[in-house]
Amino acid sequence: QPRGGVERGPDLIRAAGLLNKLREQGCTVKDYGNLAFEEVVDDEPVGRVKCARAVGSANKRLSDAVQAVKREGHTTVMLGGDHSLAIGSIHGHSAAVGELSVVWVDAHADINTPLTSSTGNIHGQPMSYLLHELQSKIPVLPNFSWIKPCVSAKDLVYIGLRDVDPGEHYILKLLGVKVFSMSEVDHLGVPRVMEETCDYLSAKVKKPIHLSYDIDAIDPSVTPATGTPVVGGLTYREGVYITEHLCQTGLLSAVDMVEVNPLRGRTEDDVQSTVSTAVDLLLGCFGRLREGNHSSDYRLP
Ligand SMILES: N/C(=N\O)NCCC[NH3+]
Ligand SMILES: [Mn+2]
Ligand SMILES: [Mn+2]
Repeated sequence: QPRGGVERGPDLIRAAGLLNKLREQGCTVKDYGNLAFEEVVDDEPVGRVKCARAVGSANKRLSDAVQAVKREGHTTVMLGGDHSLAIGSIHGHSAAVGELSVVWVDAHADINTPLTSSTGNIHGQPMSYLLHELQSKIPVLPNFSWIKPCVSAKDLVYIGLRDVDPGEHYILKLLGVKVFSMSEVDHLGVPRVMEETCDYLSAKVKKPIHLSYDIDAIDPSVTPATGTPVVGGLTYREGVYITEHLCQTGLLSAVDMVEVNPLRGRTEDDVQSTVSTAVDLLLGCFGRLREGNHSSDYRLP
């Protein structure tokens, strides 16, 4: 996406103490470090698609890295960076585990094809490259030939949508993708949304779940430091409830946390609120309970 600053997300989330907080709640944590992406010069738009060569190359490296970490038996956490990185994260996850379910928590659907996108920014398109059902709508792009579609529309659920382009809405209806927009969140409440999400995804075969969390799913009053904020988002509590519910399924196999951008915060408090919320969402994915936690070897003094 075009706004600088999102590349600082991983180090800000680390600096907020993610690793130690995960360890304190009993997780075994290995930090694989930041991926070094190759500089691409003259990355001219291909049609309307911007930065195709850089994004394609970066996601290939990310896909290989996620696949390797999954093969070591971990649940992967990918810190963005913008949501175009879900291409590599989901692709690498699927290369390691085969068929998977995707829970996409976001204000946006990020399912524009290169031909429906009005901006050409790939962070609004990642799902289109991954869905089997859309492959006839994807043109050839430099450094994208390695991508094999790996998600079926029936295995994808959206939560939090409130800013969907016409082309995306057409695709979602055409493919019958399960969507819990903010209207359904308001109508049903998040507990019922999560029950229906999990029942829907495990109706046939229980598959590993890939949670792709765009921080802008949360209301901008809580997480303002992001590139495309949209009013009317999830509360902090709703956002955390989603992660707690997915954690207790035991099926959570990979998590993305993307679009944290410190340069989009007007104040330091804006940035800290955004970053600490991202940390708390991730802690919820890995067993943090608001009732409290204690380690299995805890003994009263
Ligand atoms: N945050 C964004 N996607 O989740 N930005 C791109 C949206 C374009 N419709
Ligand atoms: Mn997104
Ligand atoms: Mn978004």
